[in-house]
Amino acid sequence: TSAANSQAAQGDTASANQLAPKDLLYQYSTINGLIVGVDDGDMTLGELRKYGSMGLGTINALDGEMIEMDGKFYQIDSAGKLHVLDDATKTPFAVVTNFSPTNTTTISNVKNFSDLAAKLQSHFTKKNDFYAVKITGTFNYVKARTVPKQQKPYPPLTVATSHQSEFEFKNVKGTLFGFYTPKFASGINVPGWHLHFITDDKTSGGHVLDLHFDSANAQFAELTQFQVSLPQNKDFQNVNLAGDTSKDITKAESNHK
Ligand SMILES: C[C@H](O)[C@](C)(O)C(=O)O
Ligand SMILES: [Zn+2]
Repeated sequence: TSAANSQAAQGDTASANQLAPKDLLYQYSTINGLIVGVDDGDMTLGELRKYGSMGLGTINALDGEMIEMDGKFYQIDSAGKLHVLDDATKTPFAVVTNFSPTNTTTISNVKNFSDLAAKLQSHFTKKNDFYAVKITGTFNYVKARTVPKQQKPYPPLTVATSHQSEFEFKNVKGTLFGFYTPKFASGINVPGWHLHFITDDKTSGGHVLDLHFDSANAQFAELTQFQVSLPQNKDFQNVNLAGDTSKDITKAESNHK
């Protein structure tokens, strides 16, 4: 009947425009997968966009850093060069959200990464939610890494990152975007803060290792829904992901010098 058809049409329209909930953290695979060297995934960036407009991660073969800004995906390669990624590109690990910030503040006099983490945390009312943050401004100093493309058999992430390129940006205009993961989810995702960086002129960026800045604008979104899409390929399904990887995650994800 025409009523049923129009109902179905409305349904289709709704599903076509259906955006993932704005309080959802969606990730493909787990950080433990990368830690043990599961560096190929089946999720395309075109598919990933359905779950979020902002995010971070890497692309297959751990070929550099990935950041998503307003639905566009970028790679920063091991030479520190930024490229636009096409929708057919696949990722072995990515974390995205339909970023709709609920509060905005100014963060000032940040001395280093852990100082930033403490200052961001002071705005959280809840200890066991996930958060997304977007920090924009001119940063006195940002130190960022980019991982080099790996060859099979893929090594553990700690080995791959031991060959990472590191870049130091001074008085740079850009955006930091990333997530806070509560410790109880360590191993599924990176516990604490995980931030990627992109310069405003879209020429470079990377995974943030350290930084300091006088003042920047921070927008937060509290994420109360958490969805993990588990790769169905044999690489992921055949490895042992049960080990305690907390030391390896710290080694692979944070600044050393
Ligand atoms: C390699 C890249 O920086 C990634 C996946 O975001 C991470 O391991 O931190
Ligand atoms: Zn990263």
